[in-house]
Formats: sequence, structure tokens, C-alpha cells
Amino acid sequence: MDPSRLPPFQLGGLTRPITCVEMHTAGEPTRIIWDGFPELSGTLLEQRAQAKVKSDEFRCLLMLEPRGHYDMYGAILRPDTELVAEGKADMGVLFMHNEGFSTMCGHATIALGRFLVDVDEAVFPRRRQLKYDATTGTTRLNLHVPCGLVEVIVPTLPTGKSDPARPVSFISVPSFPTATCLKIPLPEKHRWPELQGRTSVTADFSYGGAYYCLIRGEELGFPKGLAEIDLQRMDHATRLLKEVINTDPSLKYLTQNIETGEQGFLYSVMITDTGLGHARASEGSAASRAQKIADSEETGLCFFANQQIDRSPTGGCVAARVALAHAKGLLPVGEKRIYNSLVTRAYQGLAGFVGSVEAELGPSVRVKVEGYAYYTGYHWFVVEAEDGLGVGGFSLRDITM
Ligand SMILES: O=C(O)[C@H]1NCC[C@@H]1O
Repeated sequence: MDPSRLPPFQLGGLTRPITCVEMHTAGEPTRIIWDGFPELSGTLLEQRAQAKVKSDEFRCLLMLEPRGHYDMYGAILRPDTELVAEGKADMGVLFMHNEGFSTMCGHATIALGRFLVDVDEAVFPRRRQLKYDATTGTTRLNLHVPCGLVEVIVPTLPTGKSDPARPVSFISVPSFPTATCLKIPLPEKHRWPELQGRTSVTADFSYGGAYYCLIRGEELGFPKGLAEIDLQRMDHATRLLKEVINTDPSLKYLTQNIETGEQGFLYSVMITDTGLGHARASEGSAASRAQKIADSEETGLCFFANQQIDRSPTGGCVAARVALAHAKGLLPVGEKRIYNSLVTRAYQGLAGFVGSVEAELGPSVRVKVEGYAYYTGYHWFVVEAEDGLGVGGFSLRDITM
């Protein structure tokens, strides 16, 4: 790709086009930004803080309309971070969505695994240092993400290119539940009609690089669970529940790291359903390959950030759910479980993510998450000087008159 071959746009607020590769993981987009994002410096978390303060309009430009949409997701390559300098990581990355910059993203990690194996040193300075293991047909790399270090294992062909026919896997940061079967009292203005007068709900809480609330649809007041979807009402209920958890000071411990004590925030409410049975899988597809290696299967609907809906089974939440199931004695080491999203259940060729405990570390575990990602295209984004929207974007849902 050579941006100099672009037509001579006047670039308005941009000094040069922003170049991106587009991928999807189980239907969830990752817009990988490899060039044109404003300069960021320092440690990865300092770069994240700078991006929030100084470059948020670029996030809006790339995530929101007219170049993105409410549920777009992005990853900004950061080849210079402290862990890359120390030789512990091969590449750094920042994740972004409709509201800000997140701490972890599993579906984007799976996509990045393929992408980083496929590009050359111009994009990925340490590409040549990666070792191809001919016995397993894989390449390993360490990715520095805001929540820590994740190891990514990428199926690789003898040509050196990633193999789309086998799943990418990653090993999560230490993951752990922070509460199980906890009764959450709901203040009156935070109750929704489907509760039918109930004043509390019971949920689990777990960390997998970001903090998740895991709750059954029935508990939220939807008697058929995820067998009957009402996105609007489920959005309303999960939004209110999330607000309670993020604002009640007595619940702060639910989003506190049990190892470091660092205070976090609730990223998402995931509605779970263990009663839908196996998803239908077309013969020979990624979905049927996943079913051959897994022992059980469940489904989830993830609302995250500003109520974005994840099309994928949410890799970070799979780490959180495996840690939770393991702590409850429901997923022993050696067992694999398929985690479906609504999309992987609906499209028989798409596989859910397969999760299993990789290592026990005391109260936390490292989780292996496997999934498939595919390329969808490329973009060079520009902003014309005359464009009244300028550098930035909008979200139709949030327009108020
Ligand atoms: O797979 C994941 O972990 C992410 N997908 C979108 C929301 C989460 O960050």
C-alpha cells in the first residue's frame, strides 16, 4: 500500500491519510490503524492517556460515523513501548471503541495475531525476530496490551503467512472472579420494567483483562434467556445495572485487581445462557472443528463501553468466564468450552471462541482463548478541508435536538 498514489486530496485537519487494515473475528470488526495516527510517546499507559486527552477526535474519526459506526472497534499499533524496549513484547497496541480506549480486547488480539505474522518490518519492526515452529506450524509473539502481556500463537503456513484455516489462540493475563452469586440492590431509579417489582438482581463478577458482570437473562427479567432477543430492552436493563455497579462506592471492590490492588471499572455486562445447547455447525467449517475439541457450549450477549454490542464471543470475557467457571469447580483443567455470541450461533460457518484453563496461579488462572479472524479490506481515511464535520465523527443514536 502506498499512500503517495492517492489522489491529491486536501487533507483538512489530517497531515496525511490514516491507513488501516480491516478484519473481523466472529463478525466483530477490528480496524487496525498502522499509520497516520498522531504521535504518542512514553510507556504504553502514558500513550493511552495522551491519546485520550490529545487525540480523542481521531478516535471519533475512526470509530464513529461516517467512517465507522456505533459498534466499530479499533486497534492502534504501538511498536515502541517499555515492554518492547525490554525485549518482553514484540509489539504494543491500544484498543478503542465508541466511548474511549479499553484495557483488553480478545477479538482484536486474535485478528492482530494474523496481521502481525502477515506484514513486513516496515509495519512491524520485530517481524523477523519471530520464530516459526515447523513442528506445530505456528509462530508465537508477545503483545503488550494496556492490561499487561498476552502471548499470541498464530497458525502459520510454510510460506510464512498466517493460516486462516486454523484458529489463532492467546494466553490471557491472570484472570479471576471478584464475586460470585452476589445480590445487587437496585435503587428505585435504576429499576427496569422487566424486573416486575423485584428490587435486586444476582450476578457474578470476573476479570479477564477488563471487568465483567455476568448475569443470566432470566435474572434480568427475560424469562426465555437468550432464546428470545429484545436488544432494546436488554440494552436498557444492562445500562442501568452497569451504572449502579460503577457508581455505588460499596461495590468498588468488584472492579479491583486482587493481585495489584489497582482500581478499575466495569467495562461490560454480559448476558449469559447455558441452556441453548450446541450451535448448528456446517460440516467442515471452523464451527464444526471447534465442536470436535470442546466438551460444552454456552452463549452470551455482551454490552460494553457505551452499550456497544460485541458481535464476537468477547475474548477478554471468555478469559473472565473460564476463570469464574474454574473457581466454581465447573471447568476443570483440561476441559474446553465453546463460548458463542448471537452471531456465531446464527451463522453456521462461524466458530465461537474455545476457552480453557492454561495455568493455575493460585486465586487466578491464565486462560487460553482460541478463535478465527479474517481480512475484510483496507482503508485510507482522509478529511477534506471543506468537510463541515472536520476531524471527528458523530453517532446518530446520540444526537439530541
Ligand atoms: O473480544 C474482546 O475482548 C472485545 N470485543 C469487543 C469488546 C471486548 O473488548
